[in-house]
Amino acid sequence: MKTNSFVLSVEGLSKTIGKREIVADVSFNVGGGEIFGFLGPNGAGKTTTIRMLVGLIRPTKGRIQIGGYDLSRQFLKAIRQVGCIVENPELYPYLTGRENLELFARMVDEITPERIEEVVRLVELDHRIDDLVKTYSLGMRQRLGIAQALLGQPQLLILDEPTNGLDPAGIREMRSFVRQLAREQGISVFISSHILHEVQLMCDRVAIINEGRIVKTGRVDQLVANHAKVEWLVQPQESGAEKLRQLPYISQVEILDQGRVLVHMPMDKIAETNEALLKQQIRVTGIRPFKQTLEDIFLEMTGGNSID
Ligand SMILES: Nc1ncnc2c1ncn2[C@@H]1O[C@H](COP(=O)(O)OP(=O)(O)OP(=O)(O)O)[C@@H](O)[C@H]1O
Repeated sequence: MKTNSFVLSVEGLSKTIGKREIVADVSFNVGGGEIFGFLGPNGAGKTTTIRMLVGLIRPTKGRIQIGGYDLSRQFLKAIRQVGCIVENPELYPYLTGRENLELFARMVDEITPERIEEVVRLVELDHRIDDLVKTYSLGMRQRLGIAQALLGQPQLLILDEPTNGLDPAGIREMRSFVRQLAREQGISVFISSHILHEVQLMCDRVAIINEGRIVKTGRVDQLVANHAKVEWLVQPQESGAEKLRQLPYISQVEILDQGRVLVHMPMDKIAETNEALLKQQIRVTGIRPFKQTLEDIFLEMTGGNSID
């Protein structure tokens, strides 16, 4: 029986190996047609989570639902909703793109020749599909891998580091292709990546995982708007900084030279903050907001843990 409307729903997911909790109480939902980024530094638990999502390893605790089916109780129904590429796609270089797809289609039920044609068009490989895969660029191989993953008409596509090894043009191409899949086909995409600039451009929402735990989930645009840096020019500086420190939505107050105080705050609280300072007879002579990138926010959330 289907129980919820999210394409992917993860609740309290944990994995303990030996004595170590590698993934701890991870929860998030992915809606229809949504591109969801899963970000974390090295060793944060991304691959372990993805391996649980595709049924390669069993969770110690928690629940995974795909297309409304419980992965542990209705495994086949749930897993049929997923197409995935973990690491690099498995392809035969001495066969053509079409032969690779035909071979794979034989292993999956109910794949018609028309469906093969359809996915080839979707990944825009029509003109090269009868060439040997060994002559393909890495980007084309990735797209053929995605075509393979799409054969069974999944609702959810899971891509582990899909831009790994691609050059900047290949990365851009992959981004627009993934967006098109989500927009035109309504497919949900769960994507792990360490190229934060790309994730910021590609994903609707992200979860940031650090040391096995989710430290932040949210819409990319809101995360960026909520984590701005704003420089306030205030007089007197000390009492201005003190008042700023008291405001509940402000974090990391840093006193700079010449009356400048740098704080982390949501962009839409600037007017409210200004009023609060004026009420305390603190003169505000300048406000300079700086937008942070997803990468800045990521580094803040993960304590500067490296992502490469
Ligand atoms: N089978 C295992 N036995 C013991 N430790 C493991 C096992 N699998 C993973 N780990 C450890 O769990 C942690 C998380 O690993 P995981 O591969 O999920 O991280 P990741 O976020 O995918 O990192 P990366 O980006 O480097 O691939 C790492 O410290 C890893 O060494």
